[in-house]
Amino acid sequence: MTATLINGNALSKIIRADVAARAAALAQQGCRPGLAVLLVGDDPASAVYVRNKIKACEEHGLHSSCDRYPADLSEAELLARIDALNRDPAIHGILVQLPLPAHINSHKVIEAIAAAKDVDGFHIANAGALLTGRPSFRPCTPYGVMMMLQAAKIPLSGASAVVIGRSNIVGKPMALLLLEAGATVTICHSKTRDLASYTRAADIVVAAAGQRNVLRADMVKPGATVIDVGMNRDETGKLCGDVDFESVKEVAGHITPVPGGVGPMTITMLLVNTLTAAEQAYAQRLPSHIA
Ligand SMILES: Nc1nc2c(c(=O)[nH]1)N[C@@H](CN(C=O)c1ccc(C(=O)N[C@@H](CCC(=O)O)C(=O)O)cc1)CN2
Ligand SMILES: [Mg+2]
Repeated sequence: MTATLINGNALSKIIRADVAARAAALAQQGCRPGLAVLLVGDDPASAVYVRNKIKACEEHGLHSSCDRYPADLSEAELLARIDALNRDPAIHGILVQLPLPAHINSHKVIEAIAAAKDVDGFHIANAGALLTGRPSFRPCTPYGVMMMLQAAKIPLSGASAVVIGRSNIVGKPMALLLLEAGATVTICHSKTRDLASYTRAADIVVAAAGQRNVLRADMVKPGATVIDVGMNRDETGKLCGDVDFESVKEVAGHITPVPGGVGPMTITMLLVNTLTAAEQAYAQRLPSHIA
């Protein structure tokens, strides 16, 4: 292996220690940060992620609540619950686990969350703030990737970056964050012709396509930084990313593993966003500062 591993578990530990200290300081002033998580349906992977989010809150001094609903919950019932949480002073962050069942309009649900409590950073107000370079809650996965690049001291200003994937929760915000940091950014996706011609020229490749082996060794510039956001299963059921790790690690300069790379950072940045929401509410003495 020639590439240096960027370890999301190790970096998470450092950031989470800071979260715990900030949460304790805020709690001492009478404001315990609170996160509400809403899970609809019985997708096993979503259940694991939600459980890990609640556990992370418990371990770092954040209050949390979790509502689990059957897959046939109506959109109106979900919206009513969000409305109640928007007005709940003990709750600073609200998160609806995605994906939602097909009969629920996820855009409508996300827009129903108060932007000040949208710790996923998916609300159109937060997405628009990111687009226009104003402070906002940054979506947790791309925010986590930025922290990993910073921790590994990867130069971003003037770098050529390729993001593979154009989803609202990873690809698009990832591209905007890299652009904000001064990179020259190309977004590639399932309709891109000759993907390798883009990735071979890139200093940084972020793979978020949801497809195994989308990036192979012959598609990577020697020494490039490769970030794997993918979460797939191989033919034996083992968790793997979008990157052919075994071959790419021999060419790249830095690489993230799956598991133990970007995944844990997603939950870490959720804690950071929730704490920030609580600190902002407390600073503005909104009714929601009362724990
Ligand atoms: N409301 C949201 N829904 C979804 C988000 C999100 O940020 N907000 N992101 C993904 C899923 N996700 C968090 O919700 C998530 C995915 C993966 C991990 C993680 O820690 N992965 C581990 C492996 C876990 C395993 O063994 O299965 C790793 O990579 O090491 C955390 C969070 C979609 N939905
Ligand atoms: Mg895509």
